[in-house]
Amino acid sequence: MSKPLLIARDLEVAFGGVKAADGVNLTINEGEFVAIIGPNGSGKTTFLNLCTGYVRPVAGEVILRDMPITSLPPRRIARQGIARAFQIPQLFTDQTVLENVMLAIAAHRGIWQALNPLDRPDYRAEAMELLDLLGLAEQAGTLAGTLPEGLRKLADVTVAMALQPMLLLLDEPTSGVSALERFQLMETLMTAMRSRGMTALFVEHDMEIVEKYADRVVVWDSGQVLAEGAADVVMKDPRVLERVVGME
Ligand SMILES: Nc1ncnc2c1ncn2[C@@H]1O[C@H](COP(=O)(O)OP(=O)(O)OP(=O)(O)O)[C@@H](O)[C@H]1O
Repeated sequence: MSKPLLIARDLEVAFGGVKAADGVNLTINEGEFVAIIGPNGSGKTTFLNLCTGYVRPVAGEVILRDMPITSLPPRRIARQGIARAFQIPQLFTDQTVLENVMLAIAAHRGIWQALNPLDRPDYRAEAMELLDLLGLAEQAGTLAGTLPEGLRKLADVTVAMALQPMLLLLDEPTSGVSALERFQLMETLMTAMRSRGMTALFVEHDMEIVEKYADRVVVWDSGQVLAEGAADVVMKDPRVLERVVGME
């Protein structure tokens, strides 16, 4: 059995009278691809925000590989090994895809050398290797702002992967992408993440995608984990069927 990578314990947070996390307990194991599903407003994004330091819980804790990260600022949490794509636009739209990845590599290294990071052949080689992995080598010279949605998402993931995270959080990886491209996008993402030994947690509304790609599904409802387990088991749970009706 693989080791726990992220442990959330008894997390609580409220906005006004709404409990967006109401005693959340969840463990993500190393190497897992875990999907979070649930109705709109059930607290899925809040959980990602709690894991990345953008929201502070009033109770409970988040532990990343034995290290409590609950009170750390987002930047420190990112350095500890959690990266996130999509919810927060990460791409500099007026720079090329390659430049975006090279800048992420430089940011991760945290050392501002005399040489401009965009002139560094080692960063360039590392960035091109990642772009190759995500099938974006041909777009290396394209301005990030001009990419179509599916490729923009892949570029966003490439930037997140340049930070060499242990855990990658993806907020609706296939939203805004055509039905035809969704599976292709997921195949590319999964292959790339696996080859780098990453663990991933993704919020997703498309149940076909969830069933095909998630090792485990966690169902959120009213700020709580309603059910978790293998997709085919969870999707037969009457409470889940009731709550999932009406989801996209
Ligand atoms: N920063 C905030 N300020 C006020 N209320 C918030 C804030 N963030 C979330 N909420 C509220 O907390 C609840 C949970 O929101 P959250 O965005 O986490 O749900 P979600 O499951 O991600 O929804 P969706 O599927 O629509 O993205 C909602 O009632 C939302 O309005």
